[in-house]
Amino acid sequence: MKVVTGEEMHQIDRYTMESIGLQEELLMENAGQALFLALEKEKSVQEANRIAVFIGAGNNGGDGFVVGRLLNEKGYLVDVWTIPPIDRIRGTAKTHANIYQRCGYKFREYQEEYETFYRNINHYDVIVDGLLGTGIRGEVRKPYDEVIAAVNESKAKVFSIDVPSGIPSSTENEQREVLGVKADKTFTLQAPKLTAFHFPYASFYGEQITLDIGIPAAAFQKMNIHRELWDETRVRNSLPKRSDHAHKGDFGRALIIGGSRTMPGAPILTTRACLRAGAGLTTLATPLSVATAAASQAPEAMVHPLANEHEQEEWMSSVVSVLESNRFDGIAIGPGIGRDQRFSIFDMFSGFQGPVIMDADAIHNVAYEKERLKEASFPVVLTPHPGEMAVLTGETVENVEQDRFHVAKAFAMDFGVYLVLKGRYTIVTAPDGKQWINPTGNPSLAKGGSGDILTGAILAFCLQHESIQEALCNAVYIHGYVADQLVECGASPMGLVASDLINEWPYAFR
Ligand SMILES: NC(=O)C1=CN([C@@H]2O[C@H](COP(=O)(O)OP(=O)(O)OC[C@H]3O[C@@H](n4cnc5c(N)ncnc54)[C@H](O)[C@@H]3O)[C@@H](O)[C@H]2O)[C@H](O)CC1
Ligand SMILES: [K+]
Repeated sequence: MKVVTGEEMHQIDRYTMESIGLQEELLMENAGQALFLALEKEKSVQEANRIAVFIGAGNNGGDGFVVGRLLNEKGYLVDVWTIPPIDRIRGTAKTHANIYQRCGYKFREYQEEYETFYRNINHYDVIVDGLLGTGIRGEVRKPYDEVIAAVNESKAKVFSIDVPSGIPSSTENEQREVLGVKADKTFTLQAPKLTAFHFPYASFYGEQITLDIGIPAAAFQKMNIHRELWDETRVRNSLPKRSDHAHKGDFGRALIIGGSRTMPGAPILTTRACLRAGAGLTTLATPLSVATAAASQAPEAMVHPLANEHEQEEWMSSVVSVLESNRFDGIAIGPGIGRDQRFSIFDMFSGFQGPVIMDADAIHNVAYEKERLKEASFPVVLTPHPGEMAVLTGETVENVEQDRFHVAKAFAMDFGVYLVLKGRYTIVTAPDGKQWINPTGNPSLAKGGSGDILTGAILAFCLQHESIQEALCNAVYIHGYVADQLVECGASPMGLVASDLINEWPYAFR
């Protein structure tokens, strides 16, 4: 499913109308019909004594008129309020306002009955928010600001049409105070909007449901949008199946390099996750101080002791000798190495051709020689959290967070790497700039160790998938999905620890 900005959606609408010939009146009717069917399934709507539909000046309000008409037709008690005077409503929204009236239904004007509006707002069980959609520009103006504040204070269940009113639909906004409807649920029309996956905006959306309003796939193809949601269907269609006569050699030889005296657990978690995620043979190369613990905690793995991490030259040559005396199909480097030492990944791995996943402290190291990413002999996957992304780009964490999609895309394209920018909605970016958004995960993942597990899963998946992009998207998806399953089965996000994810992993996508 493509994820669009408001501007992209407007272009798609325009193409649908002008080049395909599906008219806006029809799209608005489709939108209203789909919204009505979705609303009717809601318990709060079924049980509501009184429903309100709030309507703004644009087409988002036009959708509201169609919903208002259909709710009236089915006998719901509905108050339809227009925030601007009715003569300010124009175009297609006006057409549907006329249809609404010709069907014999009444609406009230906010400015005429200001006091009644504020008296009534606490008596509504459900509010349908058709105030502002993707056409919003700049800060929310009067009187929408007051109306939005009142909606947020009311006790009603709030269902937003397309976007929570006030929330922009692109991330390229000047930093401003965010004023928007806090929806319980947002029914997005045809395609999810970008800000639904970008904080602080994402928290206004509530639960997100996408409704088909009949915009043809051809209109999306025309626009060449390279930003998609990676959903469960995509995972099911791209997860490799194991044949009955499979052999461990079919699933790759994985090497994990990490660990130090103060961080012995990180590479062990990565190793265990790599095993759970299906790598054929997994080897951990780690300083001697960690190797003994690793052998007992990940008995399925092979362990190669490295030199002490504080003796940098020896440490690097011990890594090189592990590589020279064994064959590996992919490498993950970084978990638990520590920041004290400086090493060159490109010197150590020169000539290697399998995928190399660089995580955690390896990212801090590669930041010093990032130009060399451009000439790497192997495909590179970087898995930064926003702090590590800031180290890579030399920006502040705030700048990264303000524009995650652009920052990730620019870096992946400039340096020719795969980038997994972690966060509540992790973004996978390919070297050609295409992006996939991951919907799974919850706050239990905001904990030490969860990144180490993701790295292990990514490495294992890279060895089993044809495409690195699919491997990354599936590993990220399942990592979050497993955490979601644990919470759904009663675990508290506070109480879960990273190794719980490893234990639950085999039960996901059996
Ligand atoms: N996706 C589709 O194919 C369809 C979407 N539909 C709906 O149409 C809206 C977008 O409609 P548009 O008319 O472009 O804009 P809005 O309704 O969001 O609002 C524009 C309206 O608001 C005024 N305005 C702009 N900025 C502000 C502000 N900061 N403060 C106050 N008022 C503002 C502006 O003057 C306009 O009057 C989309 O979201 C869908 O809901 C179609 O119905 C069907 C096809
Ligand atoms: K809205």
